[in-house]
Amino acid sequence: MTDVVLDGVDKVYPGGQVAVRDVRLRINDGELFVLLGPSGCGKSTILRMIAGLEEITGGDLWLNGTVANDLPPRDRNVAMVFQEGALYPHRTVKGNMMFPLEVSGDDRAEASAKVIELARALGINTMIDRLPRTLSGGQRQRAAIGRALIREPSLFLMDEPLSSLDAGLRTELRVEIAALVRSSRTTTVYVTHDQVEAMTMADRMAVLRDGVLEDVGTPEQIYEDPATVFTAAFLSSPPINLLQATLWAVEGQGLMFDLGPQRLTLPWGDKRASALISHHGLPVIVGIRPDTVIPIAPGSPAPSGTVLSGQVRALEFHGHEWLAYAEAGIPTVDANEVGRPERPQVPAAARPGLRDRVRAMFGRPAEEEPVEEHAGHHRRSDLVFRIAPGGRPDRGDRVALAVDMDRVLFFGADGRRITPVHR
Ligand SMILES: Nc1ncnc2c1ncn2[C@@H]1O[C@H](COP(=O)(O)OP(=O)(O)OP(=O)(O)O)[C@@H](O)[C@H]1O
Repeated sequence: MTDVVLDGVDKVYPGGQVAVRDVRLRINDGELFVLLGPSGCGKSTILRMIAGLEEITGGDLWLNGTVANDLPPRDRNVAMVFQEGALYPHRTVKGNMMFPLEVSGDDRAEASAKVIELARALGINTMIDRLPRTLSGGQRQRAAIGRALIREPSLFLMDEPLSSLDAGLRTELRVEIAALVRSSRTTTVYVTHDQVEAMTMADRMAVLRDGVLEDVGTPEQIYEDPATVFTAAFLSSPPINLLQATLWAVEGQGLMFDLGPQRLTLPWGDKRASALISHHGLPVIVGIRPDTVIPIAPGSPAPSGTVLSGQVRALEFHGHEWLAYAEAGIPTVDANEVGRPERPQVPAAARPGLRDRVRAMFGRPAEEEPVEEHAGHHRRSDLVFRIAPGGRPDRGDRVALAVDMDRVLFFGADGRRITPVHR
């Protein structure tokens, strides 16, 4: 059992590639902690630094209250499982799982009993005499997990262990892995780019982008109360609507979000008003998840300032629900671009500078300028919403959409939440 603290950890690779910047994290004893982020955000680098496989170029790593930057990997009592859990091909499943115990000179009979017990927990007890090549991908991964866990490490590190498996197996195995590591009370750091895996498995999780921590919290905290636009968008499926607005405090009315051709209003009595007022006259981003907008029957009453309208452009069937895309004439924001330092590898001529992009992003489009071509990078301008059962509109229909203002998220132009984030 162990706790892990990253105190301002940086990683700059020898070629100058900055992979991790000033990461501050505490992973508690016995916790199943997930590092989530898109490809290249530095997840594996962090995991490898914790394992001692990668040098830490700045800051400190603490393991169980001791600085461990220079502790050799063998002295960290860490076990690691990779995407393709490498097994010894000429050893059976049992032979593979026995190996770490043989190396440490454990009693053979006791080791064998332990292997059989763990194999049972992993659902591979009927195949322990088989060679890895005769197993399916999922079975091989179970065996690799068994081999890693058999010597009861203090810290269990998993780098996308399910990513090579098909969707059904991934679902099955993630439930089992979560149950297994929880019952063993082994502190586990689990890397994935899959938001569903992260949300369903984690006790707590961190979202990373470009080597920087965007958010840390329980899955529920991060979903309901995201710290940044990037986090809100990364965890939203179907995608969150991110609308560009200018915020105006209007006497007698409240806080008015000017969305170009449309408006939303929050009354002064709303508990978020005192934080939002600091952005009077400034560009803001209004985040509306598809399940917080509900189509309303034409002519039905709705409180003013809480309704958007649009014309349905496309309908999508997702099995358990229908989604609709409506053209609403509202400029939208690409979460990947907001709050991101300029990426040097992209030729300057190919994209506008950060200031130009921010200005373009929040400048009101000229009347004749089509919104989707605005600012030089892709910008969808459709409002995405869920369709309530029974009331499906047709393509081309005009729809009025009631917005549940209590669940709308407000971000500044830098992508950070304006209202306080609770952790
Ligand atoms: N050995 C290396 N030398 C130089 N740069 C590296 C090295 N390993 C990784 N990087 C770079 O560091 C950054 C972070 O890589 P890392 O593998 O940690 O990301 P990741 O989030 O785990 O991505 P993925 O999900 O694709 O594995 C990337 O830009 C990557 O190209």
